[in-house]
Amino acid sequence: MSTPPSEALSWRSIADLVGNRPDAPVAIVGAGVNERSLTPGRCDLGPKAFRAVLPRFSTYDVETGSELSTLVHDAGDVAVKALSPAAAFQPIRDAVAAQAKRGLTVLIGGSNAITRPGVHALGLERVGVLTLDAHFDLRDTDQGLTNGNPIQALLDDGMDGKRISQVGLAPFANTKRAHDKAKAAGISVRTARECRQQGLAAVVAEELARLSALADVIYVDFDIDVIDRSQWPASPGARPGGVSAEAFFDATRVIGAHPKVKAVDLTEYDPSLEIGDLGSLTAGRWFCELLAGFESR
Ligand SMILES: N=CN[C@@H](CCC(=O)O)C(=O)O
Repeated sequence: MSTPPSEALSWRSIADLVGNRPDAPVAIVGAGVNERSLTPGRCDLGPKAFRAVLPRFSTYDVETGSELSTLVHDAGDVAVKALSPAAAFQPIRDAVAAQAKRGLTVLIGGSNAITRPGVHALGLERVGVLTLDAHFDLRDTDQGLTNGNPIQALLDDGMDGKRISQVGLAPFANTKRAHDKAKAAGISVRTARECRQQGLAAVVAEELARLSALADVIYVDFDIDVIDRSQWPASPGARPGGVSAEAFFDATRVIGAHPKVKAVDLTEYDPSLEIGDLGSLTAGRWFCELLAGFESR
């Protein structure tokens, strides 16, 4: 019987699951779109910071007694440096579509502008979209694509608003015009207060059930500025009064477990706003929760 390796100075980490693994059921794709963000920043650094933190997570969940073993193919980064959201659309859509055989594709941004191409990769006619986001992202598109209008752009593309659920919307961080647009389009709107009172995981489960009845597959946009700014300083749009990191992790596990969730993204992570590794450790834990949910399918 072979002796297991010593854990004195290292451990089996989430990074050990990730690599060039063509047959893995899960893939990650980096897409550091950064141009034309309403608040200029460095979301382009997100994919690199995300990968760098993975060795700090063991594969063991002490709360459930489960050991993660799902292998993850790292498909690398899409070359979007200095590209506008409009120019980055096709390469990102194609990179996500190229992973169609996987059970789950994880797009690591990058600004929220990556959500539109990610959704298109699953097929606009058959997809449902769930956003965890403090913002509607329904800003007008007359000045071109930005990180503030991917949902408006999807409506412009012809997506049926009834197949969109938006969870975690923050007061005084959106306009009446955007709210009216959401209502007119038939989008299901759930505020941050509802999420705190009912539990984010419960709200997300309700919305997944709703979308599931309307769509063949589901795309989830984790705009991480939905988390309260005291726990998540690493997005320009994060505000006090958001959801807790703990609730975000619980909801992520529910999403990872849903059989119709085929692709997700992590957006608005700007490592240049990092305080004490809080951002990278939150993003890394998010990925652990996603894998834990996926393994329970
Ligand atoms: N997805 C983010 N939307 C925010 C913009 C955040 C920023 O760059 O300041 C919004 O529309 O307000």
